[in-house]
Amino acid sequence: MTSAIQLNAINKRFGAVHANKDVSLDVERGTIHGIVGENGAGKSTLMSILYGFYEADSGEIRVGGHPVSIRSPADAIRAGIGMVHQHFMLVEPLSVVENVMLGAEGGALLRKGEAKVRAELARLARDYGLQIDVDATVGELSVGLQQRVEILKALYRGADILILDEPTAVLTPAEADALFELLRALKAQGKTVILITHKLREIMAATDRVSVMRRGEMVATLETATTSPPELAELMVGRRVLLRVEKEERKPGPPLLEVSDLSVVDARGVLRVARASFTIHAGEIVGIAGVSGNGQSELLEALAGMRRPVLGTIRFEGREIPPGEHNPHRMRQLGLLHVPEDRLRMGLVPAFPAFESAVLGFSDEPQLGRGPILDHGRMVADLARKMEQYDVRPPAPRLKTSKFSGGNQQKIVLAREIERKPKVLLVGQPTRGVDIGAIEFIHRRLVALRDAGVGILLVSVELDEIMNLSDRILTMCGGQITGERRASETSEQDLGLLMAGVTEEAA
Ligand SMILES: Nc1ncnc2c1ncn2[C@@H]1O[C@H](COP(=O)(O)OP(=O)(O)OP(=O)(O)O)[C@@H](O)[C@H]1O
Repeated sequence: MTSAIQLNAINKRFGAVHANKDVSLDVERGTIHGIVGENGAGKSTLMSILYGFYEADSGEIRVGGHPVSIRSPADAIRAGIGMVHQHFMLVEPLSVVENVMLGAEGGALLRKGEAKVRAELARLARDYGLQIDVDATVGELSVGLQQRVEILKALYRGADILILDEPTAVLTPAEADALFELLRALKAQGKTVILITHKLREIMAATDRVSVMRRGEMVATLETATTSPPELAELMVGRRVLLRVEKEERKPGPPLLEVSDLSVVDARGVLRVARASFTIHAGEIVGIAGVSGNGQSELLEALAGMRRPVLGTIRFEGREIPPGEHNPHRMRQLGLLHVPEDRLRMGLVPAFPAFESAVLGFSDEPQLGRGPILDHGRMVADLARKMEQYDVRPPAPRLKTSKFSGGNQQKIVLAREIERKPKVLLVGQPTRGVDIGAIEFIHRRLVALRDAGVGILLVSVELDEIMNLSDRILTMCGGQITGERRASETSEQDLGLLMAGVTEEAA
């Protein structure tokens, strides 16, 4: 086999954390190579070393068989390595062609090469079947197309090896399908792709080989065709993992949250939720299935008191919430807690130490100290307990929030909301970016809350998750609730039709 990339005995430490321990990896040219591992296993660190964001403490990188020194992304690009980031590095007001040129040519030469750049982009777009308007303004493109621009940018700079770190976390299922089609086209042209993902079905569907990391070490590299999701899960976590949630049928209790005719508009005045009516009872999980962007986020935010509805009523434990009480603080006091979908924008403050992020919204609670002075010792001890329970790594309450890996940040937000003993819990995308062992834990925790009588509203773009966890499922399309099903009596196809807006009458 011809190697595109060889990493030999890479080591990297961050203080006490040994993020990469003697890691070796061999990626064959012209293949799609998956990397999986628990949150904090060291995947992003390894890729950051390969792309020159971090320098390894020791170890060797070979590209095409030759040792190279990669000290910056510029070195990586020169060596033919491109990276597609989870948070895109594009300049939104500029066009596609301007974004591609930016940084690729010297400032003053920017205009000079435009015709050449256009011709080259047209060729790349043709070769890989990339349909993209090079004059479009990047900020106006969908997330899926912006990701395409990132890929185009890397190819334009001569990338033979593309690194994608959780590329589908931000995509709709249709956009994800289109991405995998593109990756296959790249492979057919001899490009090499390194794909980090937590979704084992993507590994099974798209990769040739898969490497597993656990606690900073590389524990296995397997041919995808000869492995299976349970085997990968066990290698990642070091024990068997239940890929399905076990839960018993339960009879729901009295209604807790009754929503009628709720309509919500966004900041631009566009109607995002149109006359939604439903009830959540004690001891049941109600899932909302829908392609993202169909009003689910706005619905959650309105119920959490973060958006004022323009129409409709919300009753909590039989009492109508008057407009004056419709705010996040009051809703939390009543026992309605919320795990927001976008943890970095709404759930945490990256620059705060974790123990401060872990009390956001609850800092007036008496156990955290008296009066305006918060008791740091108690906050730290409280978070240390939760970190142990939720297996947050590293279990360091004083570490800055931004220094935790994505999945571990998610666990901190979940622990904060779930452990406050809610009556009703609103959860958006609870397992986005979270590894398989943590998904099992979070699902069990949600089912345990249900069994203890909590009413749960679950919004997720993962249909498996909705079908696995929910007792009842509502579908949303274009801001409307288009159907309701018992989870035991529906299928993906059935839900797919309702999610696409095919209503009962039409079906
Ligand atoms: N800049 C940093 N400073 C301190 N610690 C860091 C830094 N970057 C990463 N770490 C630590 O290194 C370890 C590996 O993190 P890394 O982001 O590589 O994990 P990952 O496998 O990509 O996880 P996830 O799947 O959650 O994204 C973690 O314990 C993390 O907290």
